[in-house]
Amino acid sequence: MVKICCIGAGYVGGPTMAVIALKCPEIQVAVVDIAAPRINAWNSEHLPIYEPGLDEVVKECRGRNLFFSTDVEKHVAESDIVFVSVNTPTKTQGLGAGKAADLTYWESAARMIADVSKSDKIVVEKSTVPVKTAEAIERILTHNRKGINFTILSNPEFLAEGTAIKDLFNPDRVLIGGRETPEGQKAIHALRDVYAHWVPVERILCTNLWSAELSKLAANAFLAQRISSVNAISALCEATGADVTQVSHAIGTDSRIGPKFLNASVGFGGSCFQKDLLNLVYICECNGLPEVANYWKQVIKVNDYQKTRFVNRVVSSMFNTVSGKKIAILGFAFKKDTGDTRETPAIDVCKGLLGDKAKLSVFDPQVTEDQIIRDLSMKKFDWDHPAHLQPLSPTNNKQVTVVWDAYEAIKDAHGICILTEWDEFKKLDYKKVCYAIIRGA
Ligand SMILES: NC(=O)C1=CN([C@@H]2O[C@H](COP(=O)(O)OP(=O)(O)OC[C@H]3O[C@@H](n4cnc5c(N)ncnc54)[C@H](O)[C@@H]3O)[C@@H](O)[C@H]2O)C=CC1
Ligand SMILES: O=C(O)[C@H]1O[C@H](OP(=O)(O)OP(=O)(O)OC[C@H]2O[C@@H](n3ccc(=O)[nH]c3=O)[C@H](O)[C@@H]2O)[C@H](O)[C@@H](O)[C@@H]1O
Repeated sequence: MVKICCIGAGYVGGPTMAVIALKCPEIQVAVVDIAAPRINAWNSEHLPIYEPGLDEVVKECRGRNLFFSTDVEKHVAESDIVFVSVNTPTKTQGLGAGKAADLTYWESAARMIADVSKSDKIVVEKSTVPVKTAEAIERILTHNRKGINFTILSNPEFLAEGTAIKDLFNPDRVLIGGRETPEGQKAIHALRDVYAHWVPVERILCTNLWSAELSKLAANAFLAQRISSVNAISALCEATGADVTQVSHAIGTDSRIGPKFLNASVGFGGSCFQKDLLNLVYICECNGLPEVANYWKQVIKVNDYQKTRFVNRVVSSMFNTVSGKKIAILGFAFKKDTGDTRETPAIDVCKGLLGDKAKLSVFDPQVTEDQIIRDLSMKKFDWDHPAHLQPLSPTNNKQVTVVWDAYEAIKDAHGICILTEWDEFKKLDYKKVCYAIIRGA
């Protein structure tokens, strides 16, 4: 029986391995993590992440051929294929701070694999990493080897949160990069055989290691660039009387442009777009390509501009001050159908309004009060580390109340900001709400 182990039981490791276990009943899959509360949650009725369809998949396989454990070393030692899906946050200190990827967690995972292994292994980069990371990882693995062969593959993940299970069941493509050597090709085939249980072979793309690593950063950069492009156009629409929804529909019907990812927004959020763009910028700079770096940097600048512009519009439309005014914040997650708040634009918008002394009443159907308060007090990039390394005891903010109902948030508010496109916000009785606001004003 083939044994797979995945280091990192997060948003990627958990759902990805659950789907592999579901589709490959003859493979044993262990998902391991240093964070005991996270593993306990994976083994409980309340999974640590909210993702439509995930509960059903986990319930079907858990205890059969899917296991969640903190016994990292045991499962790594026993496995044939080791996926590494740990955090790769933006560095906050030292060389490349604020841009480069911090590979501390990846490096410690690689050293541990080298230490505990007693048999040959395929080591798979699942985390998003800078191009050429495999070279460094190979050096760590082979330096420690005791006659053991490690073959490294890059298999970046393209799922989006909120649709993770759908994306994993029916991916546009699976990308596998490996060395162009007989061992590299053999490892590619072994991993391709796993995905071929449910993914048509023509959708499994095989490349060299560096192409696979770079394709992941490039794909996220292209997606983020589309959002910044439409958001830049939204500013021009507001200045001219054009309607950005009509403009994006009109341009999206051109089959060369396509309709997806053209929704104007408060800005993109989520754990990866900004991090991966910064990483790409840094790699360009390190390779002596400042013009290319500046091009991609602009995508982040427009995103920051959009968030600031949103706050400024709210404040200027309320007689240039929101001091002491109650603003309802509907939605805090970075997108609908997830409880994830990493780099959510809601944090910047709330901080901007709080800076102008607004009183905020926040409601999100999937985000807890504790998470919202933590997010509003956390420093940039602190969130992207294992839970036990994040700052504790957030200071409570008297200007912020978190409520469990949209109407409660809106009650007596001077204004409403819808920051996440949850379907339930479309069904609110806005006539009733606006009437109450006008009467209260
Ligand atoms: N969140 C997403 O939608 C996507 C994320 N990615 C990439 O996948 C990687 C993981 O992302 P997420 O799953 O969102 O992160 P996450 O923070 O949800 O999960 C990472 C897990 O790794 C664990 N961990 C860290 N170091 C460890 C070690 N040495 N041994 C055992 N466990 C360790 C942490 O405790 C944490 O539970 C990142 O590189 C990210 O860029 C790629 C595609 C999609
Ligand atoms: O590497 C990653 O982490 C993942 O990043 C994104 O997935 P995700 O961040 O989960 O969600 P998206 O649907 O891409 O949305 C990202 C942000 O862009 C915003 N967005 C998206 C689409 C759009 O038209 N407009 C827009 O503002 C969303 O509201 C959200 O804040 C990519 O879509 C995935 O392919 C990738 O695997």
